Amino acid sequence: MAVVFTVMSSMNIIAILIGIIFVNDNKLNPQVMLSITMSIDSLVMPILQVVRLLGNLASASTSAARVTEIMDRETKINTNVDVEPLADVAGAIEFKNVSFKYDDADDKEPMILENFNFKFEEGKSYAFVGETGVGKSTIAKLLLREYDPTTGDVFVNNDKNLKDINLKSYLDHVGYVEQEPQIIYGTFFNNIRYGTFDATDEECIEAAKKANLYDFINGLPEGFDTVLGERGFILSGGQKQRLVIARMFLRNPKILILDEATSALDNIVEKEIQGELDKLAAGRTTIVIAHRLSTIKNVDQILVLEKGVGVSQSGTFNELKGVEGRFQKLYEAGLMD
Ligand SMILES: Nc1ncnc2c1ncn2[C@@H]1O[C@H](COP(=O)(O)OP(=O)(O)OP(=O)(O)O)[C@@H](O)[C@H]1O
Repeated sequence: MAVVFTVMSSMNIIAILIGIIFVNDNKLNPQVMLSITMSIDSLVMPILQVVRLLGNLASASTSAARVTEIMDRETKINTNVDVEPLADVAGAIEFKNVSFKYDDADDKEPMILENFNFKFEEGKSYAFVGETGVGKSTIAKLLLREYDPTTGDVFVNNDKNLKDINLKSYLDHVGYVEQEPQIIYGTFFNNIRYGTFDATDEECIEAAKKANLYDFINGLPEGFDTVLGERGFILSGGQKQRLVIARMFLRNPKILILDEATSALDNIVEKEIQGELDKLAAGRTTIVIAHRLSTIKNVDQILVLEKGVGVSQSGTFNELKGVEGRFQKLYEAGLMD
C-alpha cells in the first residue's frame, strides 16, 4: 500500500521536474506544462483515494472477523434466559463451601478461595481487605457471577442457587461501582440513565442531586445535555465517580458492590465522595473491596483475607485495630490515611 502511495505521489513530482526541463529548453509552453501537471493531479487523486479506501476496507474486515469470533465464543456461564425472572432479590447472600480457581483444568494452580463459608445479611455492609492478589476482587466476580465456584455454591433469596436463576433478573438488582468508572459517549442524561433506560429526566436530575453533582452540571452552558466521553466534555476522576453514584441512586439496587471505588482519587476528593457512597450504601447489602482502610471505617463487618488461610480475622474497624493480627499489620503499614 505504501509503495502505491509513493509511486503515485512521485509521478506528479517527476512530471513537474521533466516539465521544467522542457520549458527551460523552450520545447514546451509553460501553460501546457501547467495543464499537464493538473491533469496528472486529477488522475492520481481518485486512484489514491481508492487505494486508501481499500486499506480501510481490509482493516474493517479484520475487525469484523474478530468481533464475530468473540460473539461466537461459547460462554461457560449459563445465564438461564429461559428461567422465570426473579420478581425481587433479597439482599442476603450465602457462600457455602466455596472453593475457586480460575483454571479448573490446571492441577498446579492453587485455589484462590478455599472452602469459603459466609452469609452476607440483608442491609448490612461488609469489606474485604488483604494484600494484593489475595482474592478480594475474585469475590466480587463470584457475586456478579462472572465465574461459577469451582466447588460449592452461592445462594441468593435464601435457597436459590445463583447458578440456576435467571442471571439478568438477579443482576438488575446488583449495583457495581468499578475502580475505573465507565463513561459512555453521550449526554449527562444518557450517562445517568445508562442501565435504567426508562427513567425520566426529572428522575435523572434527582439522582444527580443525591450524588452532589447537580450544581456542577447545572452550571455548564448546556447543562444535562452536555456531551461526555471521547471527544466530549472531560470529567475529573471525582466527577466520574459521582456520575456513577448518580447512576446507582437511579438504579436503586438491593446489593451494592464497590470495588476500590475511591482508590484513584486524592484524599480530599475521596473524603467528599465517601459521604455520597455512605448515603448510597445505607439500607443496602454492601460489599466493599477495599485498598484504603479509611474507606471502610464505618462498615458493619470487615473480613481480612490471607493467602492460604482464607478469612483470618473479622470484626469492626475498631475491634480489629485493637487486636494483634493481619489487620493491625495492614493498619500499621500505612494503609490507613
Ligand atoms: N482472570 C484471571 N485469570 C487468571 N488468574 C486471575 C484472573 N484474575 C485474577 N487472577 C489471579 O487471582 C489471584 C487473586 O486476584 P484478585 O484480583 O482477586 O486479587 P485482589 O486481592 O483483588 O488483588 P488487588 O488488591 O491487587 O486487586 C491473583 O493471583 C491474580 O493473579
